[in-house]
Amino acid sequence: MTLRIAVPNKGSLSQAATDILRESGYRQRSDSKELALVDSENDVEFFYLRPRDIALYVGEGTLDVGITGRDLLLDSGAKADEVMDLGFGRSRFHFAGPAGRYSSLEDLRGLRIATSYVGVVEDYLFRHGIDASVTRLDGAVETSIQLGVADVIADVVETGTTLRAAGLATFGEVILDSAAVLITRGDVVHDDFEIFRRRIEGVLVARSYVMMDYDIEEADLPRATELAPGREGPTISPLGKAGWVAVRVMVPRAGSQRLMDELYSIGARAILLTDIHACRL
Ligand SMILES: Nc1ncnc2c1ncn2[C@@H]1O[C@H](COP(=O)(O)OP(=O)(O)OP(=O)(O)O)[C@@H](O)[C@H]1O
Ligand SMILES: O=P(O)(O)OC[C@H]1O[C@H](OP(=O)(O)OP(=O)(O)O)[C@H](O)[C@@H]1O
Ligand SMILES: [Mg+2]
Repeated sequence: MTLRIAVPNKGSLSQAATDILRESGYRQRSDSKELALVDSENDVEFFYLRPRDIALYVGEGTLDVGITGRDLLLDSGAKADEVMDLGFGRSRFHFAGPAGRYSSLEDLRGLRIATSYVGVVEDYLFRHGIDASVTRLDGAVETSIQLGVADVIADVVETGTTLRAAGLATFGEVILDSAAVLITRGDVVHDDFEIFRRRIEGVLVARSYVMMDYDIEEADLPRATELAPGREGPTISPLGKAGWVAVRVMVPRAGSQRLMDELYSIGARAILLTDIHACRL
């Protein structure tokens, strides 16, 4: 059986999801009107669906794997499980109200809350023993306060620009930290899922690591290895200069410039950084 994968067809997650699949070596649609695509070389079929519906398809077992938002997965209540954080589509889910009016969770008692994520909000209120009424809106929830439909909202906040423009501010703790995630149905996993998972993981690691090469005097190698230990250990090769070695090591992309400074200061020279496009660890 072909591995069947659900991909967001529109919205914030769509482009980044298609990008990571393409980088992982899968065929992707070239026209946003295409609703499904068979990649016969990899024995995979992609279905382009609303991100909100994806957890349902996977939870029902109709599709084997999905890319959706953690918040949408939780909101759906579907029987699907998060198996990998994909590192994009990061957002926080918050209560918000007119700036300065509300300050704590306790203030929510008896209020009218508008949201597109009724499942997440009702679950949160229940767990905190708060009685409030929740109204479902499809989008542009920020405007519901001004229009008198709600007292507060609960919504996705990324940069905070939309809230500020509506004169609103968050209050209380973050309800949840969301990101795009890979989901499957925990109890029934397709035989080919592991191959797919490793490909995606390879791209994520390649994005967050870089390859560093440098030359160093053998005597200084222990200090350098302490600074950059690598995943398994650095590759050390002889160099055409007596007492020196060439070193190759994978390092986290974040902080790699500072690491170059540190290696230079202990005597490393010809330090090079290169991108990794994909890997299997
Ligand atoms: N700035 C953002 N606005 C909305 N959702 C975001 C944002 N950044 C990340 N996300 C995530 O995207 C998912 C929502 O995607 P969805 O396509 O349903 O809505 P959307 O991006 O708001 O698109 P649209 O409103 O155009 O349909 C959620 O998982 C959400 O956390
Ligand atoms: O913190 P920000 O960077 O401003 O992003 C968050 C806003 O973006 C989304 O709205 P979207 O543009 O998807 O419109 P919608 O409300 O109609 O879904 C979300 O619902 C917030 O309103
Ligand atoms: Mg939206």
